[in-house]
Amino acid sequence: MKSEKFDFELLKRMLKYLVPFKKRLWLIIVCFALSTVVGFFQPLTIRSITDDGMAQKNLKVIIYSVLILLGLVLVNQLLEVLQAKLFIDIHNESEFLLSHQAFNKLLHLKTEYFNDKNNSEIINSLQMDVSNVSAITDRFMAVNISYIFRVISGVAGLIIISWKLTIIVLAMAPIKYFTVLTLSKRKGKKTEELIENYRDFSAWFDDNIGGVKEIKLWNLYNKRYKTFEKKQKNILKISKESTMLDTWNVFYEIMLEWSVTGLLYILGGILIVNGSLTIGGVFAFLSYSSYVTGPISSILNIRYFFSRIFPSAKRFFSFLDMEEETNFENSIEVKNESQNIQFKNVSFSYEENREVLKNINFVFSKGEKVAIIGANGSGKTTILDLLLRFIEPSSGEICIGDKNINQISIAKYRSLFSVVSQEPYLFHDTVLNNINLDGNAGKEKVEKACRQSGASEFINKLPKKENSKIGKNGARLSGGEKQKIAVARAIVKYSPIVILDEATSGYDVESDSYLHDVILNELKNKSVIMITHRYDNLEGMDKVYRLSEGRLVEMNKLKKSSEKNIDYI
Ligand SMILES: Nc1ncnc2c1ncn2[C@@H]1O[C@H](COP(=O)(O)OP(=O)(O)OP(=O)(O)O)[C@@H](O)[C@H]1O
Repeated sequence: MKSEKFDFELLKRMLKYLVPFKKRLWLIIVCFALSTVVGFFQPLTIRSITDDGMAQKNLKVIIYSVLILLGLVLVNQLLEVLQAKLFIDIHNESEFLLSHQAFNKLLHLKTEYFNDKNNSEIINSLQMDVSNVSAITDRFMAVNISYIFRVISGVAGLIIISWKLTIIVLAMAPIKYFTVLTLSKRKGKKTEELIENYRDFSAWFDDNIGGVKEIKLWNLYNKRYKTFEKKQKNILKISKESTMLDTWNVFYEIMLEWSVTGLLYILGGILIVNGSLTIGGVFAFLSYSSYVTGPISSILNIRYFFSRIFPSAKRFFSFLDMEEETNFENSIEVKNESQNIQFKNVSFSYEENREVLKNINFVFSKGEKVAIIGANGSGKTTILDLLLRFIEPSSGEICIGDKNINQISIAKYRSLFSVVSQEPYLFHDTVLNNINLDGNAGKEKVEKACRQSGASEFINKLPKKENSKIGKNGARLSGGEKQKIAVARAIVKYSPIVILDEATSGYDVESDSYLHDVILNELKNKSVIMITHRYDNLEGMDKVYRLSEGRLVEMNKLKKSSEKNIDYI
């Protein structure tokens, strides 16, 4: 948001969220209009009680007018209840709509979005933004809509009684406008600072939870506490400054309203003295003026209100505008028979001037078992991420059959792969639900996958067997056990292409060799790409590629060209 200018584009985009609630909003507006009409008669009834009842000592008029007044108040309050109910529903539904949109977006974003953000940072930012953007449908906005009607009826009432006094009441508007303008600019800046500091704090806090073992082992308590203190104090300082702006806004508002009221008393007194107005007239005027002064302040405060929510709205909408993984429309389905995958002159860099992969050419034929080896950081996982469409080549293309993989529906394309990544994620759920992720596999299939992955042995020793909860990301399991669950999960999916990215690095020697036999014999119809640092795992592979200096070279060819004693891994 440009702090100097009111961002109408942003406002327009926020207002679009009101479209689904059009009918109910009209109903609310009708309620406001009705309650304004009802409210219009209240001061006149009070005038009648004072001038025709009390001044004339006419009890009948007093009782009659009081009953009318109570009737008016009752109708007004019932209208209020109806409006409140409608507004609560609209507010809740719009908040749900925004959260749903945010969650859906999050799942479809490119994976690079998650590279430099941690979970708390994302959750806190989205929660804050959704709550701020949905404030457009909260009561403050409702009340302000009603105030527009009030001001109109109030000004009408004022003019009927005294147009001279009306000018004084209306003169407050420009003064209020300038104070709101000044304070809104400052509020906008403070809010931007605050949400940035909250984001930073959440990210830092999450990092501490993730690294709690390191903090204990390195005795980092004091160091971390000092940073905590610094960050928290900064947030509290900005928060205080921001709240103080609210307080000053109210201060100026009240001072202005009372100055106008004071002036009205003096001028009203003068008008009574020279006989131009009755006492009842002055009180009715004061009632009408409260219909005008307060609401004018509130309407002008809308600008202040938006300065608080615009920074969040801006962040939220730029999140919604982020590029998603793929366009699901106009996608071609992949044919089962054409599963030869070809890398054609594929290069890739994460950062400018640092090419990780250079002009990679390779064909991965259906049913082949291929191993990719190479030093740490040589780009093996990057090749798999390209293959799985988590990232896209900087140049060149990857084809399946004769189609560029980007042309194919991403869901259909990914259904071709069973993947065990280097660091598989396990959900905070039971063993069974982690293996049978989509719940589609039968009991027998799951049991077989557990046997093949080598997971059955430890699962049978768990207190509730496959129904045991495994903790956050499998915290209650050993590294090797986690990997066995991930391998079982991949086998259950039973896709035509199996990808194993250092899938067995935590396996003991016996389990590893058992799984290797399963891969070669039981998965013999499947295509397998294996990334490994273990020499033994290369046995039985149809091809072995080595990745070095960003280039992929087939090892068999190297051997043929009489390069002996190659240090494979
Ligand atoms: N998101 C990223 N942003 C920037 N650089 C990255 C990113 N991910 C990986 N890299 C860099 O790209 C290079 C290749 O990483 P990659 O994970 O593909 O290597 P690898 O061969 O799988 O390594 P390892 O054997 O250690 O698993 C490394 O130098 C790494 O630092």
